[in-house]
Amino acid sequence: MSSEQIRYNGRVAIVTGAGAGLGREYALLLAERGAKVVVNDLGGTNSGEGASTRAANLVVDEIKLKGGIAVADYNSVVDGAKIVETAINNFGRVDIVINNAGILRDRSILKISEQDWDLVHDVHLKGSFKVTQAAWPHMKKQNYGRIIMTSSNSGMYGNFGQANYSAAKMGLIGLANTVAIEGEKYNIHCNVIIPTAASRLTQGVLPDILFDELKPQLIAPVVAYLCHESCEDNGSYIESAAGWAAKIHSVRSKGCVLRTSIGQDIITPEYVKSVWSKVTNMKDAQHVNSIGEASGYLLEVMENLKQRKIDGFEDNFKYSAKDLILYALGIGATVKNANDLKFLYENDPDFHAIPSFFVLPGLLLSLTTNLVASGLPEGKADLTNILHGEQYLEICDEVPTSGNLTSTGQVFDIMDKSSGAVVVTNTNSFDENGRLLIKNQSSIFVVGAGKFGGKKDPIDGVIPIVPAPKRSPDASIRYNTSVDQAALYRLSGDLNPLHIDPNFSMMAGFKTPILHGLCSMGFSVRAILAKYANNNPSLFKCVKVRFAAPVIPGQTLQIDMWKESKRIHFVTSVVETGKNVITGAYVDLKQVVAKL
Ligand SMILES: CCCCCCC[C@@H](O)CC(=O)SCCNC(=O)CCNC(=O)[C@H](O)C(C)(C)COP(=O)(O)OP(=O)(O)OC[C@H]1O[C@@H](n2cnc3c(N)ncnc32)[C@H](O)[C@@H]1OP(=O)(O)O
Repeated sequence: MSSEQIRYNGRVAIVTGAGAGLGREYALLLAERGAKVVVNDLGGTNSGEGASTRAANLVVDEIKLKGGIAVADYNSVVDGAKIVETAINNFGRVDIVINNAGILRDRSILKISEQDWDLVHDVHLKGSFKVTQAAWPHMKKQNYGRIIMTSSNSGMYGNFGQANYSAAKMGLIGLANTVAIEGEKYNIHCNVIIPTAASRLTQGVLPDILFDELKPQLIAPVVAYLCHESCEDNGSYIESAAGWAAKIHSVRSKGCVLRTSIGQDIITPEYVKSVWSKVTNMKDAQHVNSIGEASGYLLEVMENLKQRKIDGFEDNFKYSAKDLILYALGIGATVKNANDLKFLYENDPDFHAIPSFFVLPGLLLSLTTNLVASGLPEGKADLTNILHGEQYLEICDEVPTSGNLTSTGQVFDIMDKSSGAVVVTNTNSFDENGRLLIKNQSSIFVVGAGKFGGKKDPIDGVIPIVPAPKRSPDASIRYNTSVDQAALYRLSGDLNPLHIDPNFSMMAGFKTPILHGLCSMGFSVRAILAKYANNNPSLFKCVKVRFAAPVIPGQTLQIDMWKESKRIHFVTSVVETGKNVITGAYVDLKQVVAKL
């Protein structure tokens, strides 16, 4: 406990409405501790009628009787300059202003007359402004001032029958906010007290048991401290009652970005409705300290929109030779083909990953985090309604045969396709030196999540599918998949039960488990490398596919290919049904090595 007594020697304080209740307690306490006090009170009724010198005089007498120094002032706070004049004429300065005067004219909204409104605003809001403004030049000149505005829980939370009073009391918080900012450089502090006290304003409003404990003298020390030179608060709202005090501040929810790029300038009310629970979710709400901070965050939102970053996710992806081999087996590489040994045997002098292996860091990031769901209006997605729609993979730099990659992912676009929502995610994977090695873009089709009022078309940067040329294919390769294909492929990391669990696949609307889309894509990439790159994975640049229909493990895949310079277009179909399962697809090679 500090041993130094808090004193106000040499300080001059104005307390408005000091004839009774809280104002009287403030005046008595400050005077007792050495301040010279202007005891202002118009002496009217609690609804603002009449005037009398009695109330102020009684308090001044009480102060003088205890050896303090005080002078009475009977002006209305609306004549703030006159009150300040009283201080200057009698004591030569003004250091403290406690704007405390108030009246009530309670009526429900329909019955409030304009006079009820104006009078309440005049006394509370305009009065506080007038006294503060008149004191300002003196405080500024002496480079010191302490101002208190009196607000109320009726303003903070509303109170039936007090619309005029609530509005004025909230107005005082706004007034204090700006006075605090303008006064900062002159050492003029302005804080808000939100008292609940037994006074003539609250008698009859509060229950008796509470009323009896709400002694104004229990709040006075809190206000006195706020008025002391040692108090560093400026712009604080302090609530106090019944021997308790607390700071209040407003918070803002994390909010929700309503568009996916800076170029999108149409937002529908339907979309707003669909994301309303995100807009109003207060879980990660934060206090905003200033208008600068408030708009600073908006700038951050703009910057993220420019870079098309909505929410960021991060994950590590550690892999070894064993993972490359398991993946290669999962997409049909076989020792029966001598050319495949370099994908299956770690001691092969040319041991390599099949490049499509590197879809895994992006995919696993999506599977292990909330990435896809975070893009959806409802913020929810579960594996029973998720299908892999499209995939783009680009190898940006040489990728080693083992490593520990860091992947960062963001939702890049969201489309409303009516039958479903398409969430497009971008994932970049970096090595331990921060070198960007891999880019993935996945479009996830969330069946049944459409019709949320979102846009239909993709933004720039969503990599489009490209239809195959109209002519007959330049080459075709067939691969059998095994009935255990999904059971084997899933060991590479995508453990989605859709691919193995008959009950689960039924729930998702499939008669039997379906093959991973990326497994069919892996088969297709193998075919193109075999046909156009002499099985040399280093020639691979990128692949883009659309998964147009599901494949059942055990079906035969036919990959039809068209060579257009270094781009190999392809369509993959199921031989048994004749159905196209991968469409609009291509692989870009650094160089084509093929004899046609
Ligand atoms: C949370 C973690 C993330 C998980 C990642 C993935 C994990 C994996 O385990 C999951 C998988 O591997 S699932 C297996 C692979 N995928 C598939 O089998 C899906 C096959 N595709 C389909 O069934 C339909 O195309 C279907 C159902 C997708 C769409 O068919 P329809 O509803 O009939 O749509 P349609 O009427 O043809 O077209 C409507 C609009 O949607 C666009 N579109 C169609 N297919 C798309 C697709 N595959 N991807 C993206 N967009 C697609 C159409 O262009 C059309 O758009 P518009 O109206 O603007 O023209």
